Parts: sequence; C-alpha cells; structure tokens
Amino acid sequence: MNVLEVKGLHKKYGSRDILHDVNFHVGLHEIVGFVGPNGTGKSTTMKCIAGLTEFHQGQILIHGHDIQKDRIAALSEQSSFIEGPALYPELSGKDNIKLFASLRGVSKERVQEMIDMTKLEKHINRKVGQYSMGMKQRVALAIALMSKPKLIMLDEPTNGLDPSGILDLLSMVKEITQTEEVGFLFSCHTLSDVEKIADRVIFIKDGSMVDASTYEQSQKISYHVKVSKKAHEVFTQLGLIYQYHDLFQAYTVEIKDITLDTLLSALQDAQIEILEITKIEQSVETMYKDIYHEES
Ligand SMILES: Nc1ncnc2c1ncn2[C@@H]1O[C@H](COP(=O)(O)OP(=O)(O)OP(=O)(O)O)[C@@H](O)[C@H]1O
Repeated sequence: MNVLEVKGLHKKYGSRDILHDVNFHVGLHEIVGFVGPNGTGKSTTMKCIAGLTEFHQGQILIHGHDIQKDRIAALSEQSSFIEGPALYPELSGKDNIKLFASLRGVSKERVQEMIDMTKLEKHINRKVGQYSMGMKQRVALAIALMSKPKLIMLDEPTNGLDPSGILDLLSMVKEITQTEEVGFLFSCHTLSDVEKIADRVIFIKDGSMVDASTYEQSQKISYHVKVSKKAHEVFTQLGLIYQYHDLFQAYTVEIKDITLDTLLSALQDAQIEILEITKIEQSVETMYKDIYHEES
C-alpha cells in the first residue's frame, strides 16, 4: 500500500489559485524528492497533507486513511517538519525528545532507539539552543520517527546545513527508509542532494505536477551505441544528432522523432552490427532546466 496518495488536489489562498490538480504518491520504503522553483506550491502541498491548511478539492490518503473523512487516523500516520524543526532551545536534546514522547505515549525503549538511530547520544544532554542546524535536524527526525509514522515529510531539510551535515542527514534518511516501515516526501532546492537519495523525483510547476514520464517520452532520449563499424551515414540519413567517441569506438545518439526500432532496422539494413546499446539517464538537473527553462 502507498503511504501517501494525493489525487486532484486544488487549493486557493483567497481568490488566488495556488494548487491545481496535484497528483502523486509515495510508496512504503520510498524516498520521493519534491522539486520546483520558489513559490510553485511545495510547502502548500505539504501543509495540506499535514492538515495545517484546508484544501478545496481533491483527496489525500495517508496510509489509506482519507484526511477529510478520517482526519485523526490519517494525520496520526504522518509526521512532518515544515519550515524548520520547532524545538525548545532551553531544553536539552534528550528533554525535547522525552517531552514529545510523553505527549505521544512513546515508550522509553523507543526513545533510546531513536537517539541511537539518529546518532545523538554524545550530545544528548546539551541544550538544543547550542546545537548546530544538523543536530537540530537529527533531534527533529528522532521526534518525527518515534511514533512510527508511515509518512515523513521534510520541507527543505538541507537548508542551513554544511556539506558534512547534509551528507549525515541524507545517509540517515536513506538508512531509516530501509529499516523502518516508512516513506519520505522531501522538498529540496539542491538538485545534487535530491539525486543522492531520492528513489523518484516529482516536479511541480505553477501549482501543477509535471508528468515526468510523459515529459521524458516527449523529449529526446540519448543512447550510447557501440557498433561493429562506423555508422555516421546511417545517423545522418535519419537526421539524428550524434557524436562519435574514438576512444570507445561508440556513438552517443539523440533520438526524438523516430523510434528506437527505426534506428535499429536502419543499422541492420546497412549491415552494421550493434555490439552494445544503453539508454543514458537524464540527470535531475537536466530535467529541471528543461522543465523550468532556467538555471537550477
Ligand atoms: N498563507 C498564505 N497566504 C497567501 N498566499 C500564500 C500563503 N502561503 C503561500 N502563499 C503563496 O502560495 C504560493 C506557493 O507558496 P509555497 O510556499 O507553497 O511555495 P514553495 O514551492 O514551497 O516555495 P519555496 O520554495 O519558496 O518555499 C506562493 O505564491 C505564495 O506566495
């Protein structure tokens, strides 16, 4: 079962349409990166899912519970930190965690398990006000996880972290996704961070989802093709953009208007044997630039 399903979500602030027809899902043990420029509606979508703001149309199911029909059951299956972790700076890391644990009826054993999992033991008795941003994020993660939610949402979790803090947090999220019964939705502006951990990336543009699969199909796809002899003529006749790499005796070919089958049979007709063919995956950054027509 998916831990989150968002179907046809519409949201207005006043008379202004902010989200129109937002659709996506997050699976169990899956990390979904939520990407889009400032103001496209990522935080608003997350706030709708976290029950922090109303929406006007659509359906949100958290681990199968409808947030409108079965609000308490749905919201108790999720945990989120949107716009930074809200912690008590005068309390120690441990007291912050214990405070939330007592409010949620979480056992001492689970509290200790969370401290171990987020590698906080060494600093746990220091005041949170003296923590680095990375340590605050880890406390927030421990709090988010303690009641065993099926869905965790992180809004810009790497903001304000130094490179090693980012790597620590990302590897922790990756590990947690494998060991706990949970799925993550996280928004992030740093595309290289998204690429490091996301199993899947979803794009939002002007309050609507970009259908990445349709988008990919409509775009050029590049293949790495190793052939038995030079095939410049075949590629030129088909009007393809190609590059020959002497070192590998192979081509990079972009295909847009013709199908791969057309290319393969043209090579066959020219009695050129295909020794190897692999699709070159588009990076998140390339897709981002193509979708938003701007620098990432
Ligand atoms: N409380 C509010 N009242 C009115 N408009 C709002 C409110 N919150 C957000 N908006 C507007 O909704 C749009 C989407 O904002 P949102 O914060 O969801 O974008 P975002 O993609 O998360 O951007 P960022 O990456 O900057 O956080 C923006 O135009 C914003 O100005």
